[in-house]
Amino acid sequence: MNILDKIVADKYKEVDLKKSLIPIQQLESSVLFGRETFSLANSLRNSQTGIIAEHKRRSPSKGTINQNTNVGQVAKGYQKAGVCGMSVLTDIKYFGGSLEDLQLARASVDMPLLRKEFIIDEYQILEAKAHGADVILLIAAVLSKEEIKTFSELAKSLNLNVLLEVHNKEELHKSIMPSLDLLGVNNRNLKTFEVSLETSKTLSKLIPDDFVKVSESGISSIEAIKDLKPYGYQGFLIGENFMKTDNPGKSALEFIQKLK
Ligand SMILES: O=P(O)(O)OC[C@@H](O)[C@@H](O)c1c[nH]c2ccccc12
Repeated sequence: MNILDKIVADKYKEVDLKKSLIPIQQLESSVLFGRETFSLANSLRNSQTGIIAEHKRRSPSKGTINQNTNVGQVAKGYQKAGVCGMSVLTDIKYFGGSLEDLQLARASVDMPLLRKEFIIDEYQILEAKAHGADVILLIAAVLSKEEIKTFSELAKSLNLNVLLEVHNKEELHKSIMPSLDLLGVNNRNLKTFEVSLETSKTLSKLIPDDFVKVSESGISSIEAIKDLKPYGYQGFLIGENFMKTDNPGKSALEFIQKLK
């Protein structure tokens, strides 16, 4: 079994347990559930830099990245740096994140927040809204076309943006549908962890212009962004490059200043 299959198998169990502990009505009655959301797609369309900065403590491919983070402070630092939005990992087992991280980020900043999660059930979309998310991630590699449709339509009905992530042509072809806002190309193969920015370049011409294009993973230099922009990318998702430093917000600020 590859790592992605393992993560997803664990996720099904986790969601089953959560459903039995916290009923949907409870999520829907949370204070945050009724809040007005921010649009990441709009924020990226209006930006010169397009940086989405991530909070990530560890990952299956890199091990520990940063154990001493205060997610509220990181969020404030990212906002001050001028990022377009923040991605918050909420998977506990493989990435050391939580829904509490998302909620703490929400309490600290007014900018679009993405729930970075392996979503395999509608329940997780309600959870995302109830904990302050503005955007959900859907990973084409682990979902059927029907699931992508149902999940994205539910998200839209809750005023959440949808970022659909692909890694190859087949995933892209099965996913293109009007209920998506942003199309992300993951430069990292989640099954083998291989990273190549070429993935973004090759797939860019197959993505229709009505979606905001986001290049994800393995971006660690200004040159990489300058290289990807001509391919139509308006968003750049950066995690490790900021998180591996003592002050992710400061790293993001310096990065964005150089980019301008
Ligand atoms: O740390 P990086 O290489 O800058 O990557 C960030 C982000 O793209 C990556 O964390 C990611 C992209 N898609 C995912 C899906 C699940 C978990 C994590 C991810």
